[in-house]
Amino acid sequence: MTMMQHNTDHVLFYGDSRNNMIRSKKKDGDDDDSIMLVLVLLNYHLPRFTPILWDQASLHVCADGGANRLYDELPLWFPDDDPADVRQRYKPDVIKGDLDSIRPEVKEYYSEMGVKIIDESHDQDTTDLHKCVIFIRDCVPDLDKNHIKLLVLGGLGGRFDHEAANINVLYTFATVLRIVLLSEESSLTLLPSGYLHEIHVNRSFEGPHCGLVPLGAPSTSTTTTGLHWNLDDTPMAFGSLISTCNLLESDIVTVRSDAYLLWTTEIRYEP
Ligand SMILES: Nc1ncnc2c1ncn2[C@@H]1O[C@H](COP(=O)(O)OP(=O)(O)OP(=O)(O)O)[C@@H](O)[C@H]1O
Ligand SMILES: Cc1ncc(C[n+]2csc(CCO)c2C)c(N)n1
Repeated sequence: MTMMQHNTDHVLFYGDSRNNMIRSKKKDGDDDDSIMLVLVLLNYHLPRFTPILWDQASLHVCADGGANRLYDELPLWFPDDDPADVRQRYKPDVIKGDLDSIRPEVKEYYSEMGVKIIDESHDQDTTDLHKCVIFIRDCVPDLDKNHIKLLVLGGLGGRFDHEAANINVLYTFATVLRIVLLSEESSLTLLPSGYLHEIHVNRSFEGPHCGLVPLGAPSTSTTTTGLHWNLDDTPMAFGSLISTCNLLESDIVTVRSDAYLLWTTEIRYEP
């Protein structure tokens, strides 16, 4: 099997000396500006760092009821500002889904602001997140897809069937788009097999805890560097070993496996 270097440098980091902002980490030699962040907001708790990521993202998409979260929660974080001003500052580009959860007044509000609203109520077989990812995939030229990082806010915690569906989206698009599910406590992404993954972490923001969990099938061989408990051609499977409660020991973690692996890091956000 050919081992390719795959861009999994999706991880957030902050504490950048220039601006102390959460930023997306570039790969050495990459042009930082060439990474385009896309945010998808779900209908679950938005992390407190949402406004920071918002300012760095080029495209902001609400999955159906995610628009209610934006409408309701953002003004609460800026109590000195007029809610209308906050909603103008944090105006989504697109709202997409089956639109059974967005409240009528929220839909009307954003519609009057000129937000594109896409009704896919005819499709009851895919989730609102899936619908949003299809929209993003289809509006980005193939050549640019490697430079996109899709951050899903509110993607972890909450109802387990939603979490499972979100992980299924990671799986479905694993080789097409880099997607990271985020909550205030964790990040989660999927590392497809057949690549040497070089993951840049920022330990001022991520860790110390992290984990690697096979998804879809057991791994007969996984090898890592940069962790406290590294794997060395080690099998992993539910029912025997999976790597949870591991610890980051380096700013760069490498992973090579014959199976798809979920990669998760703890997130520590101190406003
Ligand atoms: N309680 C929850 N916990 C975790 N994620 C959620 C929860 N509710 C919604 N989401 C996420 O936000 C997205 C949009 O939410 P929305 O409420 O519009 O979905 P929905 O399809 O109407 O959900 P439901 O299954 O409740 O009818 C969902 O597709 C899911 O990814
Ligand atoms: C086998 C099967 N299980 C569940 C659903 C229901 N479902 C899955 S995604 C979705 C849309 C949610 O916005 C709904 C209703 C289905 N269609 N097929």
